[in-house]
Amino acid sequence: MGSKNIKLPKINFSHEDLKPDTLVWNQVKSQVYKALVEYGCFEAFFDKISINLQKSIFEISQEFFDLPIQTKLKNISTKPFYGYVGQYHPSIPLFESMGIIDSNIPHKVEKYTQLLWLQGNPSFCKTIQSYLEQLSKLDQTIRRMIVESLGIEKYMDEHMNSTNYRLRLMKYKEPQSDETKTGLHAHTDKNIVTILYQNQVKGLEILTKDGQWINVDPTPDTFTIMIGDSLHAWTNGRMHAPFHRVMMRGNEARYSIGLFSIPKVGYIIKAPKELVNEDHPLLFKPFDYHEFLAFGYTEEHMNCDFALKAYCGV
Ligand SMILES: O=C(O)CCC(=O)C(=O)O
Ligand SMILES: [Fe+2]
Repeated sequence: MGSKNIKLPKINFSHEDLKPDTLVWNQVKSQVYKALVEYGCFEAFFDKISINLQKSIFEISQEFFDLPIQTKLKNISTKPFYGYVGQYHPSIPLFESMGIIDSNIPHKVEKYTQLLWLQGNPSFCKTIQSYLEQLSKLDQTIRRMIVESLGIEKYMDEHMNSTNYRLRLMKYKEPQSDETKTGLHAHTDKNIVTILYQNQVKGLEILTKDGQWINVDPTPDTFTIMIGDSLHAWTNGRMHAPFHRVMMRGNEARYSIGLFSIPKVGYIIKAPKELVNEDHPLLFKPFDYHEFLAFGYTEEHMNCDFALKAYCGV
Protein backbone atom coordinates (compact mmCIF):
# COMPACT_ATOMS: atom_id res chain seq x y z
CA MET A 1 0.00 0.00 0.00
CA GLY A 2 1.55 3.27 -1.07
CA SER A 3 0.77 6.84 -0.27
CA LYS A 4 0.27 9.46 -2.95
CA ASN A 5 0.00 13.15 -2.59
CA ILE A 6 -3.76 13.10 -2.69
CA LYS A 7 -5.77 15.36 -0.45
CA LEU A 8 -9.12 14.93 1.20
CA PRO A 9 -11.97 17.02 -0.20
CA LYS A 10 -12.39 20.27 1.73
CA ILE A 11 -15.92 21.58 2.19
CA ASN A 12 -16.93 25.02 3.43
CA PHE A 13 -19.50 25.06 6.26
CA SER A 14 -18.92 28.69 7.14
CA HIS A 15 -21.41 30.27 4.74
CA GLU A 16 -23.59 32.90 6.39
CA ASP A 17 -26.84 31.25 5.37
CA LEU A 18 -26.28 27.53 5.38
CA LYS A 19 -29.96 26.66 5.81
CA PRO A 20 -32.02 23.84 4.28
CA ASP A 21 -33.70 24.59 0.95
CA THR A 22 -31.23 27.26 -0.10
CA LEU A 23 -28.97 27.13 -3.14
CA VAL A 24 -25.82 27.09 -1.01
CA TRP A 25 -27.21 24.26 1.17
CA ASN A 26 -27.85 22.13 -1.90
CA GLN A 27 -24.38 22.83 -3.27
CA VAL A 28 -22.68 21.88 0.00
CA LYS A 29 -24.96 18.83 0.30
CA SER A 30 -23.86 17.46 -3.05
CA GLN A 31 -20.18 17.94 -2.11
CA VAL A 32 -20.81 16.12 1.19
CA TYR A 33 -22.53 13.21 -0.50
CA LYS A 34 -19.82 12.82 -3.13
CA ALA A 35 -17.01 12.97 -0.55
CA LEU A 36 -18.68 10.45 1.75
CA VAL A 37 -19.43 7.96 -1.00
CA GLU A 38 -15.89 8.19 -2.32
CA TYR A 39 -13.79 8.65 0.84
CA GLY A 40 -16.16 8.37 3.81
CA CYS A 41 -14.29 11.40 5.00
CA PHE A 42 -13.62 15.09 4.30
CA GLU A 43 -12.23 18.21 5.86
CA ALA A 44 -14.84 20.74 6.99
CA PHE A 45 -13.96 24.41 7.11
CA PHE A 46 -16.02 25.64 10.07
CA ASP A 47 -15.41 29.03 11.64
CA LYS A 48 -17.79 28.84 14.62
CA ILE A 49 -15.12 27.81 17.12
CA SER A 50 -13.54 31.09 18.24
CA ILE A 51 -9.78 31.45 18.54
CA ASN A 52 -10.19 31.53 22.32
CA LEU A 53 -12.15 28.30 22.29
CA GLN A 54 -9.63 26.67 19.94
CA LYS A 55 -6.97 27.54 22.51
CA SER A 56 -8.90 26.54 25.60
CA ILE A 57 -10.03 23.13 24.32
CA PHE A 58 -6.37 22.09 23.99
CA GLU A 59 -5.48 23.75 27.30
CA ILE A 60 -8.07 21.76 29.23
CA SER A 61 -6.97 18.63 27.42
CA GLN A 62 -3.37 19.20 28.47
CA GLU A 63 -4.54 20.01 32.00
CA PHE A 64 -6.25 16.61 32.15
CA PHE A 65 -3.33 14.62 30.76
CA ASP A 66 -0.93 16.40 33.13
CA LEU A 67 -2.86 15.02 36.14
CA PRO A 68 -1.15 12.23 38.14
CA ILE A 69 -1.87 8.79 36.74
CA GLN A 70 -3.76 7.76 39.92
CA THR A 71 -6.19 10.62 39.37
CA LYS A 72 -6.68 9.85 35.69
CA LEU A 73 -7.39 6.24 36.55
CA LYS A 74 -10.40 7.33 38.61
CA ASN A 75 -12.22 7.66 35.31
CA ILE A 76 -12.08 4.08 34.13
CA SER A 77 -14.91 2.29 32.42
CA THR A 78 -15.75 -1.31 31.65
CA LYS A 79 -16.69 -0.24 28.12
CA PRO A 80 -13.76 -0.07 25.70
CA PHE A 81 -12.37 3.45 25.14
CA TYR A 82 -15.14 5.01 27.26
CA GLY A 83 -13.14 6.11 30.27
CA TYR A 84 -9.42 6.69 30.66
CA VAL A 85 -7.05 4.63 28.52
CA GLY A 86 -3.45 4.93 29.61
CA GLN A 87 -0.03 4.52 28.15
CA TYR A 88 0.14 1.03 29.50
CA HIS A 89 -1.48 -0.65 26.49
CA PRO A 90 1.49 -2.50 24.97
CA SER A 91 0.37 -2.23 21.35
CA ILE A 92 -0.25 1.55 21.49
CA PRO A 93 2.24 2.86 24.05
CA LEU A 94 2.11 6.48 22.84
CA PHE A 95 -1.67 6.76 23.17
CA GLU A 96 -3.71 8.12 26.06
CA SER A 97 -7.36 9.08 25.99
CA MET A 98 -10.23 10.16 28.17
CA GLY A 99 -13.84 9.66 27.18
CA ILE A 100 -16.73 11.78 28.37
CA ILE A 101 -20.02 9.97 27.82
CA ASP A 102 -23.19 12.03 27.26
CA SER A 103 -21.04 15.12 26.93
CA ASN A 104 -24.07 17.10 25.76
CA ILE A 105 -25.53 16.82 29.28
CA PRO A 106 -23.84 19.48 31.47
CA HIS A 107 -24.31 17.77 34.86
CA LYS A 108 -22.65 14.58 33.51
CA VAL A 109 -19.55 16.58 32.52
CA GLU A 110 -19.60 18.21 35.96
CA LYS A 111 -19.60 14.77 37.57
CA TYR A 112 -16.41 13.86 35.70
CA THR A 113 -14.67 17.00 36.87
CA GLN A 114 -15.72 16.40 40.48
CA LEU A 115 -14.20 12.96 40.25
CA LEU A 116 -10.94 14.34 38.92
CA TRP A 117 -10.53 17.67 40.73
CA LEU A 118 -12.70 17.23 43.86
CA GLN A 119 -13.73 20.91 43.80
CA GLY A 120 -14.83 20.42 40.20
CA ASN A 121 -13.47 22.48 37.34
CA PRO A 122 -15.99 25.03 36.01
CA SER A 123 -13.76 26.27 33.19
CA PHE A 124 -13.25 22.68 31.97
CA CYS A 125 -17.06 22.20 31.90
CA LYS A 126 -17.69 25.52 30.20
CA THR A 127 -15.13 24.84 27.48
CA ILE A 128 -16.57 21.38 26.74
CA GLN A 129 -20.08 22.82 26.67
CA SER A 130 -19.22 25.62 24.24
CA TYR A 131 -17.25 23.24 22.02
CA LEU A 132 -20.12 20.77 21.91
CA GLU A 133 -22.73 23.42 21.31
CA GLN A 134 -21.07 24.42 18.05
CA LEU A 135 -19.78 21.08 16.82
CA SER A 136 -23.04 19.23 17.46
CA LYS A 137 -24.61 21.67 15.00
CA LEU A 138 -22.01 20.68 12.43
CA ASP A 139 -22.73 16.98 13.08
CA GLN A 140 -26.46 17.61 12.63
CA THR A 141 -26.01 19.65 9.47
CA ILE A 142 -23.95 16.88 7.89
CA ARG A 143 -26.38 14.13 8.89
CA ARG A 144 -29.35 16.16 7.66
CA MET A 145 -27.58 16.52 4.32
CA ILE A 146 -26.89 12.77 4.15
CA VAL A 147 -30.54 11.87 4.84
CA GLU A 148 -31.73 14.38 2.21
CA SER A 149 -29.21 13.14 -0.36
CA LEU A 150 -30.51 9.62 0.07
CA GLY A 151 -34.10 10.81 -0.39
CA ILE A 152 -35.25 9.27 2.88
CA GLU A 153 -36.51 12.42 4.63
CA LYS A 154 -39.32 10.48 6.27
CA TYR A 155 -36.65 8.95 8.56
CA MET A 156 -35.10 12.35 9.37
CA ASP A 157 -36.52 12.78 12.88
CA GLU A 158 -35.97 9.17 13.82
CA HIS A 159 -32.36 9.36 12.69
CA MET A 160 -31.59 12.75 14.27
CA ASN A 161 -33.09 11.63 17.60
CA SER A 162 -31.37 8.26 17.65
CA THR A 163 -27.99 9.43 18.98
CA ASN A 164 -26.10 10.88 21.92
CA TYR A 165 -22.65 12.45 21.96
CA ARG A 166 -19.39 11.23 23.39
CA LEU A 167 -16.31 13.38 23.49
CA ARG A 168 -12.83 11.96 23.69
CA LEU A 169 -9.68 13.85 24.53
CA MET A 170 -6.58 12.17 23.13
CA LYS A 171 -2.86 12.58 23.53
CA TYR A 172 -0.10 10.89 21.53
CA LYS A 173 3.32 11.12 23.09
CA GLU A 174 6.14 12.14 20.78
CA PRO A 175 8.19 9.12 19.68
CA GLN A 176 11.45 11.04 20.28
CA SER A 177 13.28 9.17 17.58
CA ASP A 178 13.76 9.50 13.84
CA GLU A 179 11.52 6.53 13.35
CA THR A 180 7.83 6.77 12.62
CA LYS A 181 5.82 5.01 15.33
CA THR A 182 2.23 3.88 15.41
CA GLY A 183 0.05 6.13 17.56
CA LEU A 184 -3.20 4.28 16.84
CA HIS A 185 -3.64 1.16 14.69
CA ALA A 186 -5.75 1.22 11.53
CA HIS A 187 -9.44 0.85 12.35
CA THR A 188 -12.88 2.00 11.31
CA ASP A 189 -14.95 3.89 13.85
CA LYS A 190 -18.00 2.00 15.05
CA ASN A 191 -20.36 4.93 15.68
CA ILE A 192 -22.38 7.21 13.34
CA VAL A 193 -20.27 10.29 12.54
CA THR A 194 -16.91 11.31 14.03
CA ILE A 195 -15.60 14.89 14.05
CA LEU A 196 -11.88 15.14 14.77
CA TYR A 197 -9.96 18.23 15.75
CA GLN A 198 -6.23 18.36 16.42
CA ASN A 199 -3.36 20.62 17.37
CA GLN A 200 -0.61 21.50 14.90
CA VAL A 201 1.07 18.08 15.08
CA LYS A 202 0.13 15.91 12.10
CA GLY A 203 -0.30 12.15 12.18
CA LEU A 204 -3.82 11.17 11.08
CA GLU A 205 -3.94 9.07 7.89
CA ILE A 206 -7.01 7.90 5.96
CA LEU A 207 -7.09 4.87 3.69
CA THR A 208 -8.76 5.37 0.32
CA LYS A 209 -10.89 2.66 -1.27
CA ASP A 210 -8.01 1.84 -3.62
CA GLY A 211 -5.49 1.41 -0.82
CA GLN A 212 -3.65 4.77 -0.65
CA TRP A 213 -2.97 6.42 2.71
CA ILE A 214 -3.85 10.13 2.69
CA ASN A 215 -2.08 12.36 5.21
CA VAL A 216 -4.50 14.74 6.87
CA ASP A 217 -3.05 18.19 7.41
CA PRO A 218 -5.79 20.39 8.88
CA THR A 219 -5.65 24.08 9.79
CA PRO A 220 -7.02 25.46 13.11
CA ASP A 221 -10.44 25.99 11.58
CA THR A 222 -10.82 22.69 9.78
CA PHE A 223 -12.28 19.54 11.27
CA THR A 224 -11.99 16.03 9.89
CA ILE A 225 -15.36 14.37 9.37
CA MET A 226 -15.56 10.59 9.19
CA ILE A 227 -18.30 8.00 8.79
CA GLY A 228 -18.48 5.11 11.26
CA ASP A 229 -19.65 1.51 10.78
CA SER A 230 -23.13 2.24 12.19
CA LEU A 231 -23.92 4.86 9.55
CA HIS A 232 -22.35 2.64 6.89
CA ALA A 233 -24.82 -0.05 7.93
CA TRP A 234 -27.83 2.27 8.26
CA THR A 235 -27.25 3.61 4.73
CA ASN A 236 -26.88 0.01 3.52
CA GLY A 237 -23.28 0.59 2.50
CA ARG A 238 -23.77 3.84 0.58
CA MET A 239 -21.70 5.89 3.04
CA HIS A 240 -18.17 4.54 3.22
CA ALA A 241 -16.56 4.01 6.66
CA PRO A 242 -12.83 4.53 6.07
CA PHE A 243 -9.92 2.85 7.80
CA HIS A 244 -7.68 5.37 9.48
CA ARG A 245 -4.66 5.37 11.78
CA VAL A 246 -2.30 7.74 13.56
CA MET A 247 1.41 7.67 12.80
CA MET A 248 3.72 9.74 15.00
CA ARG A 249 6.98 11.40 14.04
CA GLY A 250 9.20 14.07 15.59
CA ASN A 251 9.45 15.47 19.07
CA GLU A 252 6.13 17.10 19.81
CA ALA A 253 3.03 15.57 21.40
CA ARG A 254 -0.14 15.43 19.35
CA TYR A 255 -3.44 16.34 21.00
CA SER A 256 -6.71 15.52 19.29
CA ILE A 257 -10.36 15.72 20.23
CA GLY A 258 -13.03 13.42 18.87
CA LEU A 259 -16.74 14.13 18.93
CA PHE A 260 -18.66 10.93 18.25
CA SER A 261 -22.38 10.67 17.57
CA ILE A 262 -23.40 7.34 19.08
CA PRO A 263 -26.66 5.38 18.75
CA LYS A 264 -28.69 5.49 21.98
CA VAL A 265 -28.88 2.38 24.13
CA GLY A 266 -31.65 0.12 22.85
CA TYR A 267 -31.89 1.75 19.40
CA ILE A 268 -31.82 -0.86 16.65
CA ILE A 269 -29.91 0.10 13.52
CA LYS A 270 -31.84 -1.11 10.52
CA ALA A 271 -31.37 0.13 6.96
CA PRO A 272 -34.58 1.81 5.68
CA LYS A 273 -36.36 -0.44 3.16
CA GLU A 274 -36.04 2.34 0.55
CA LEU A 275 -32.28 1.73 0.52
CA VAL A 276 -32.55 -2.00 -0.07
CA ASN A 277 -33.15 -3.26 -3.60
CA GLU A 278 -31.75 -5.58 -6.25
CA ASP A 279 -28.75 -3.35 -6.91
CA HIS A 280 -28.24 -2.82 -3.18
CA PRO A 281 -29.04 -6.06 -1.35
CA LEU A 282 -29.20 -5.81 2.44
CA LEU A 283 -25.64 -5.87 3.86
CA PHE A 284 -26.27 -6.10 7.59
CA LYS A 285 -28.96 -7.54 9.80
CA PRO A 286 -30.51 -5.10 12.31
CA PHE A 287 -28.25 -4.66 15.34
CA ASP A 288 -27.77 -2.81 18.60
CA TYR A 289 -24.62 -0.66 18.54
CA HIS A 290 -23.82 -1.28 22.20
CA GLU A 291 -24.02 -5.04 21.77
CA PHE A 292 -21.86 -4.79 18.65
CA LEU A 293 -19.32 -2.74 20.61
CA ALA A 294 -19.08 -5.43 23.28
CA PHE A 295 -18.50 -8.01 20.53
CA GLY A 296 -16.07 -5.84 18.51
CA TYR A 297 -13.70 -5.31 21.41
CA THR A 298 -13.40 -8.87 22.61
CA GLU A 299 -9.91 -10.34 22.41
CA GLU A 300 -10.97 -12.42 19.41
CA HIS A 301 -12.39 -9.57 17.32
CA MET A 302 -10.21 -6.68 18.41
CA ASN A 303 -7.97 -7.03 15.40
CA CYS A 304 -10.62 -8.23 13.01
CA ASP A 305 -10.77 -5.85 10.02
CA PHE A 306 -14.47 -6.11 9.42
CA ALA A 307 -15.96 -6.68 12.85
CA LEU A 308 -19.41 -5.49 11.75
CA LYS A 309 -19.50 -7.99 8.92
CA ALA A 310 -18.49 -10.76 11.31
CA TYR A 311 -21.15 -9.61 13.79
CA CYS A 312 -24.21 -9.12 11.62
CA GLY A 313 -23.22 -9.35 7.95
CA VAL A 314 -25.89 -10.91 5.71
O1 LIG B 1 -6.41 11.19 16.95
C1 LIG B 1 -6.98 11.10 15.87
O2 LIG B 1 -6.92 12.01 15.03
C2 LIG B 1 -7.74 9.86 15.52
C3 LIG B 1 -8.47 9.24 16.65
C4 LIG B 1 -9.33 8.09 16.23
O3 LIG B 1 -9.22 7.55 15.19
C5 LIG B 1 -10.39 7.61 17.13
O4 LIG B 1 -10.49 8.10 18.26
O5 LIG B 1 -11.16 6.73 16.73
FE1 LIG C 1 -10.99 6.39 14.80
